[in-house]
Amino acid sequence: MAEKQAHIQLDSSIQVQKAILVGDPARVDKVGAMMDHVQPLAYNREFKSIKGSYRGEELLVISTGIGAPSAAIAMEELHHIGITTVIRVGSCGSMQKNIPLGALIIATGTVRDDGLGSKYVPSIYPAIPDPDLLQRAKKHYPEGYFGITRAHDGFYMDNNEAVEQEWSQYGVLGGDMETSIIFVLGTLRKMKTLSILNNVVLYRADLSAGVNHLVSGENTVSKGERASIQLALTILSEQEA
Ligand SMILES: O=P(O)(O)O[C@H]1O[C@H](CO)[C@@H](O)[C@H]1O
Ligand SMILES: O=c1cc[nH]c(=O)[nH]1
Repeated sequence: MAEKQAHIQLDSSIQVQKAILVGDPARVDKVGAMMDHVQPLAYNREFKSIKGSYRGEELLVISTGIGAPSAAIAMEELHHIGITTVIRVGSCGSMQKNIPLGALIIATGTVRDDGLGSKYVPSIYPAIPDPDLLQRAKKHYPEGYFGITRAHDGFYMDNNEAVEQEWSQYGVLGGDMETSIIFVLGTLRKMKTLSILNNVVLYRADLSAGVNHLVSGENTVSKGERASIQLALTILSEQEA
């Protein structure tokens, strides 16, 4: 029998090629609640996983925890066990005034403001999703906000407001902490990737309050979370995705 991967504690016997990646382990069960035939697989450190089906398609759902280092561990170990397509279903803070709470921001490319990615490839290497998955997202969710996002490492940095203001001026739509490394590793490891982000913080509003709304299941952001999960399930269960 194949050896289990050290962190995710899964091996290739799961026989699944497509995965939904979430940051928060609690979101794994929210995805599971929208699937059929759900089986728990593993829960080691921040990596909680289940397997289930959606419209007949077998899918893995796994949490990555917060930030690029743990998301990279998940990506590398998923690559080792044969995962070829990954959609991140995450939360983010908006960096444009017109984007409401619960809106979905879908990254067409990401500013690589994480530290780890530059240890893999030069910082001028692009972080981009798979064009086919992106096109499918546009087809199924035309009301989404499609554009550049920014991934960062420091949730509580003293200069966050100034830094976000600068990137906002350049047209960046929103920020999270994992999309850049997922895109870069997707390209390096030949995995298809997409990132769908539910907006939990209005631009220039209190960051912690926004994330607390998501944790407490407050209405608008919870609806956005469900919409993000639904979109990922729809794309992954389509033929050829
Ligand atoms: O809700 P998730 O998917 O964890 O995403 C966002 O939320 C966390 C910060 O609160 C970071 O992981 C960020 O990327
Ligand atoms: O503003 C935000 C909200 C959630 N996650 C982030 O990384 N930033």
